[in-house]
Formats: sequence, structure tokens, C-alpha cells
Amino acid sequence: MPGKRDDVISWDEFFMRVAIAAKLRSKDPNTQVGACIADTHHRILSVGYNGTPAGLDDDEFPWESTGDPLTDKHNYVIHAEANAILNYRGSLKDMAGATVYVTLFPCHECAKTLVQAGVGEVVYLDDKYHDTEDGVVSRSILDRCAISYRQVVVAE
Ligand SMILES: O=c1[nH]c(=O)n([C@H]2C[C@H](O)[C@@H](COP(=O)(O)O)O2)cc1CO
Ligand SMILES: [Zn+2]
Repeated sequence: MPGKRDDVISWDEFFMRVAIAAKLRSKDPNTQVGACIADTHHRILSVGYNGTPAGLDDDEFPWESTGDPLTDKHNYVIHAEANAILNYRGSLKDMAGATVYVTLFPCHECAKTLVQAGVGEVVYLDDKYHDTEDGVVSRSILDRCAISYRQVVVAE
């Protein structure tokens, strides 16, 4: 077709770029994560990033891995994938078979939450915790629940 642009970005790249944009909102100094959930019709359902619960001021938050349960950031932060699910204001039925684009491979808590939300596929960018125990458990959950996952390469 004359005049038509052919070099448009793919759906994968588009949704991952949305996830990358979301992670730019994260105040975590060590790891920023973004997630974008797209349904089977290529419609964006929701977006999220890792942050503190509403009411807990993320500017005042210490954002440290102290090892002390009461102050350690890991016990307070809501993960990007969980926030993306919680940010959705429609029916969870819409998430059936949806694809989650996430800039970091989901932890085991997010893996099981995504499964239970009805998500059908996980597409991820970074996998820096692949060799940790959590990474092994996370893949075990996704494998046993027959949720496929694949890595994409998108420039950040
Ligand atoms: O799936 C995930 N989703 C997600 O939002 N996160 C967040 C939680 C923390 O704010 C941060 C991890 O911090 P750290 O790399 O310092 O342990 O990333 C972490 C993971 C995977 O570990
Ligand atoms: Zn998680």
C-alpha cells in the first residue's frame, strides 16, 4: 500500500515500553519494576509499578533492605504485577488469558497471584534473580500451572 509505514513496533515492544514507562515512577533506589497487562485483543487493561501502599508516603519511606522485618522495604512494597492487578477497575473475568508484560521476572508471590487472576502468559525483560531460590519456585509455579513465559529484548 503506498505511503503505509511498515516499520511500526510490535505489540510485544509496545506493551513492554509501557511497562518500562511505568517503572520510571518507582521510588525504589535499587530495583524499579513496571508491569502492563494486555488482554487477548491487544487492549491494555492495567499498569503498575513497585511502590508503597496508598497512605504510606513513598517520599518518607526509607527504601532500605535492613533485614529487620519492621523496617525492611520488602515487607512493605507492593510489587508491580500485584499493583497492575489491583489497579484494574473492571471485572477480573477480563484478565482471562491476558499477557503480563513485566520488566523483571515475577517473584513466586506474584507468579501465583498472576495465575489466580487468570493471566495466560508472562513476558519479561530482565531476569536478574533467575538463579535464586525464589526464581526456581516462581518457575515451578508457572510451569505447574501451565502459564507460559518468554523473554523479550527491548531497549530501555
Ligand atoms: O516480581 C517482582 N516485582 C517487583 O515489583 N519487585 C520489586 C520489589 C522491590 O521493590 C524490588 C526488589 O528490590 P531488591 O532488588 O532490592 O530486592 O522490586 C520485585 C520482583 C521480583 O523480585
Ligand atoms: Zn513479586
